[in-house]
Amino acid sequence: MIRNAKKIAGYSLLATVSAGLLTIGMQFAMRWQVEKEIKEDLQISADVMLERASDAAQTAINVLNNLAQSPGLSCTTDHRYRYSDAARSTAWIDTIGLVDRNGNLVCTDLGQSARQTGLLPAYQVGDKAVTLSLSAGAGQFDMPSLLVVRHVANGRRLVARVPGELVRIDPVRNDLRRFRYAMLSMGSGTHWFILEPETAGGEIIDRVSVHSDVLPFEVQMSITEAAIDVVTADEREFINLLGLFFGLIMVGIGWYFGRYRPSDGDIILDALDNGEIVPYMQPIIDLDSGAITGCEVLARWLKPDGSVVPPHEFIPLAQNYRLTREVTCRIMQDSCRLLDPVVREGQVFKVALNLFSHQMIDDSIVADIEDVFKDSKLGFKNLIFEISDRVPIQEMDLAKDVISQIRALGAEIALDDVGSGHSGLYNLSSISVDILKLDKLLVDALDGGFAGPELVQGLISLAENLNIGVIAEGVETEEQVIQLRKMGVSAAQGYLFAPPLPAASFCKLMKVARKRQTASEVIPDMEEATETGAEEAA
Ligand SMILES: Nc1nc2c(ncn2[C@@H]2O[C@H](COP(=O)(O)O[C@H]3[C@@H](O)[C@H](n4cnc5c(=O)[nH]c(N)nc54)O[C@@H]3COP(=O)(O)O)[C@@H](O)[C@H]2O)c(=O)[nH]1
Repeated sequence: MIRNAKKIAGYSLLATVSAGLLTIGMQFAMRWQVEKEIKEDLQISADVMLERASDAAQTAINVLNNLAQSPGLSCTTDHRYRYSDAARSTAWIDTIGLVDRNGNLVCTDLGQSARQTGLLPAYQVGDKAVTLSLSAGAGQFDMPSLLVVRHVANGRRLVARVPGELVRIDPVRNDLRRFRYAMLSMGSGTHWFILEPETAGGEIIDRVSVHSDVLPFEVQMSITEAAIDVVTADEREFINLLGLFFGLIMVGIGWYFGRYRPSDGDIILDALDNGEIVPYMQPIIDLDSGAITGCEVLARWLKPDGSVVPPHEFIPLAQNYRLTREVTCRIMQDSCRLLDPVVREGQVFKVALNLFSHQMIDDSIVADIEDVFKDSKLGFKNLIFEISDRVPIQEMDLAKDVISQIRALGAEIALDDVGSGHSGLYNLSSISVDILKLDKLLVDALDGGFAGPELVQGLISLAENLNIGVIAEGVETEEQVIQLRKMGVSAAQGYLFAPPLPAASFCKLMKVARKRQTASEVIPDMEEATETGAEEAA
C-alpha cells in the first residue's frame, strides 16, 4: 500500500478536475474566438460579393456608355468588332449584343452570332436609358446572368451579359461554404442567385445583410453553428491533448505534494522502532567510599550514520508530537533489559530515570512503571524517578497522587535541577521527595561567586532537616568533591568520574567496580572504562 494514498488520490482528483476545467475553459475560449472570426468572415464575404456585383454592373454600364457614343450602331462587321473589343476590355462581360425594339437580339460581338428572340421586353417610350435585368439560366442549375441594357436610338439597345459565376466567387474558407447561405438580390423580390448550404439545418449563428447605395443590389448571408465544429476540429483535438498532458503533469504534481513525507514525529517514531533511541548511564558515586551506588539514565539518539544526538535536540520534538510516553517507556524497558546482567550478578545499585513534568499529572506513568519493572530483578525499590524543578507542576493534587502511587511501589522521587536558573523550589514546598539533585550551576558556584557555598550549604541543611538525600550533579573538579564532602554531601555524578556511558560500558565499569570496593581502587579503573565507553559512544 502506498503511504498517503488518500492524500495522493485527493490531490490527483483535484489536479484532474482543474485540468478538466482548464480544458473546458480553453475549448470555450477557442470556440468563442472562432465564432467571432466566422462572423467577421461572413461580413467580409457579404461585402466582397456586393462589391463584385456592383463593380461588374458599373463596369458594364461604363462600357456600354462608351459604345453608345458611336452613332448608328448596327450589326456590321465593323460594329461587331467594336462590341468584341468592348467585351474583352473587362473580365466581367462575356458578350455584348444589339437588341431591336422588340427585344430580339439581332447580333452580338464576333463569335457569338446566334440570333435570340425575346431576350428583352419590347422597348417602351420613356424606358430608362440604362436598366438591369436577368437572363434565364441555360439549364436548371445554371446561374442567370445579369443583363446590362443601354438604350441607343430608335428603341434599339446595347446589352452586355455579366455571368453570375464571376460574381459569386467569395473569399470564405472552403470548409465554411458548406454551411453558408448567400443570396444576391436585385430588389423587388428578384434575386440574381442563391447559394444554398450543402448541409441543411442547424442553428444559425449569424446573419448579415448589405446593400448598395447606388445599384439595386442586396446581399444576405447566414451561417450555421456546425461551421464552428468544422473549423475547430483540429484545435479541439490539440486542446484535448494539451488538457491530457496538463492533467498528467497535474497528477504528477499531486503525487509530488501528496507523497509521504515523514514528519518529525514520524522520524522519532521510526527511531524508536529501530532502536536508535537508547539509554546511556552516568554513574553516581559515593564520595566517601568511591563506590558506584547508582546511575542516571539519559537518553541518546544513535543515528545510523554513527552520530549521537543529545536529548535537547530530540526531546522537544518528542514533546511536540506527544511521544514522551513512548520515549519514557522505551528508555525504561531498555534500561531494565541492559542492566539486567549487572543486577543478576547481585550488585545493588540505584537507577535514576527522568520523567517529563506532564507525566506527573497522568497516572498512566504508574502503570507503565509497573509494567516494565514488576518482573525485573532490579525491583521498584532501586528506582529513582527524577522530576525537574525547572517547570512548576500545574495540577498539584494530581501530581501528589501520581507521586504517592510511584512511592507506594517502593520507588523514590528525586527533585532534579535544584538551583538551576529556572528552579524556584516551588515544587519542593508542595510534594514530598526523597532526594534533592543539586544542579551543576550550584556545584559550579562552590568554586567562587557571591554566596555560592552558603547557598549550597543552605540547601544541604534544608535536605537534612527534611530528612532527604542529596546528589550533586555536574561535578568536574576534585576541589568540588572536597568541598561537597566537607558540607556533608556523599553522592555525586559528573565528568570528573564519568560522562553518560553506553550501557555496555557502564556494565563493564560495574564489573570492575565490584572487584575493587574502595574509591582509590575504583576511580583509576573507571577512567579506563570511561575511555572505552567514549570510544564506543563515538
Ligand atoms: N524526561 C526525560 N528527560 C531526559 C531523558 N534523557 C535526558 N533527559 C533530559 O535531557 C536533558 C539533557 O540531558 P543530557 O544532555 O544527557 O545532560 C545531562 C548530563 O549529560 C549532563 N552532565 C552530567 N555531568 C556533567 C558534567 O560534569 N558537566 C556537564 N557540563 N554536564 C554534565 O547534565 C545533564 C544531567 O541531566 P539532569 O540530571 O536530568 O539534569 C536533561 O535535563 C535530562 O533530564 C529521558 O530519558 N527522559
